[in-house]
Amino acid sequence: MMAGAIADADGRILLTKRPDHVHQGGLWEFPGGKLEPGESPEQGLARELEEELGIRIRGSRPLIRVRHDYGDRRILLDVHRVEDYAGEPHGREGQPLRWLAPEAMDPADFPAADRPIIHALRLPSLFLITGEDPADADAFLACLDRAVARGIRLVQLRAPSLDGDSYADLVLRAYALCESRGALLLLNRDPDEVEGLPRHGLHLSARRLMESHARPGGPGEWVGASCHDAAQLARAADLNLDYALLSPVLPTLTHPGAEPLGWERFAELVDPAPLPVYALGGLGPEHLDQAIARGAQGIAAIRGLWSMRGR
Ligand SMILES: Nc1nc2c([nH]c(=O)n2[C@H]2C[C@H](O)[C@@H](COP(=O)(O)OP(=O)(O)OP(=O)(O)O)O2)c(=O)[nH]1
Repeated sequence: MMAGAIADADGRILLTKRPDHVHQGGLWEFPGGKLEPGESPEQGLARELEEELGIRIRGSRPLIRVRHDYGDRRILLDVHRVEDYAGEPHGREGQPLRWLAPEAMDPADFPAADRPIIHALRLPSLFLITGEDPADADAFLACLDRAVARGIRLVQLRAPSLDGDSYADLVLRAYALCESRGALLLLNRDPDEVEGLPRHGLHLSARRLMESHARPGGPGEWVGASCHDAAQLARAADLNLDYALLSPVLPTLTHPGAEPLGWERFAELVDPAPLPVYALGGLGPEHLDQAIARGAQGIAAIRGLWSMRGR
């Protein structure tokens, strides 16, 4: 089943309403339909969007593939993001349309399978994990400021050597910086260690993930986890986390002993995972297209995004 997340220039996404009498009827959805025999995903999506909305798409890129079991039927939705198309979308089958920013989407208005799609739309494609230990907080924050000014919107604060007040001070300053620039700051420590500290969410280590039996964090917080294999990805999905990192894809300097997954294995592991997955390990922005083609939400990096100098 193909579906299109059709975006306008402001990043709002086109939604259509399912008729009341069909499966998941009365809910909003991402328009699309079934592939016909012999069609490529791109061809099938183009045909469906022409038939349903009267638009001709000129390009699309994979966003996320979601498998879902409704009990009475199982579906596989292959969702592509569409930004380049000709024509003004209109409901050729009489279906109501609306444009909505991903942040304004309420998952309760959509079929249950769509929850990870909404997360994939809200999350950016680049995920910065901060580098260099922040002993020199000013230099560290200047580097973070440059990254956010370059357009980074998702940041995991890594500061293993700090504790007590120096960690809390760094969090306060990094949060104020991210907040002022519209970026999300995630803290990668145990929830009880960061109680009371400002943040947009939590990032769990693989160990903490496997020890958790419920999703940590408060309402409205982003929660993701580091994963290295299928069991950890499955746990991240069971806990209803918002995203996962999967690593190491390529050899890395930070984990020289770890056996890299390679892109083929990465794609195999991501395929059944019902949540957005970032590729991590030896990657930089130059790997973004390759990661997306292998089913990733995008790439996460320390070195590849932190130490970029200039501008
Ligand atoms: N197009 C689309 N389908 C979705 C979304 N979320 C979701 O669960 N679905 C499910 C609902 C349906 O079971 C299936 C798509 O159904 P469809 O309308 O294209 O096909 P259909 O129900 O007419 O299928 P059928 O009666 O011909 O068997 O995928 C979504 O966001 N977009």
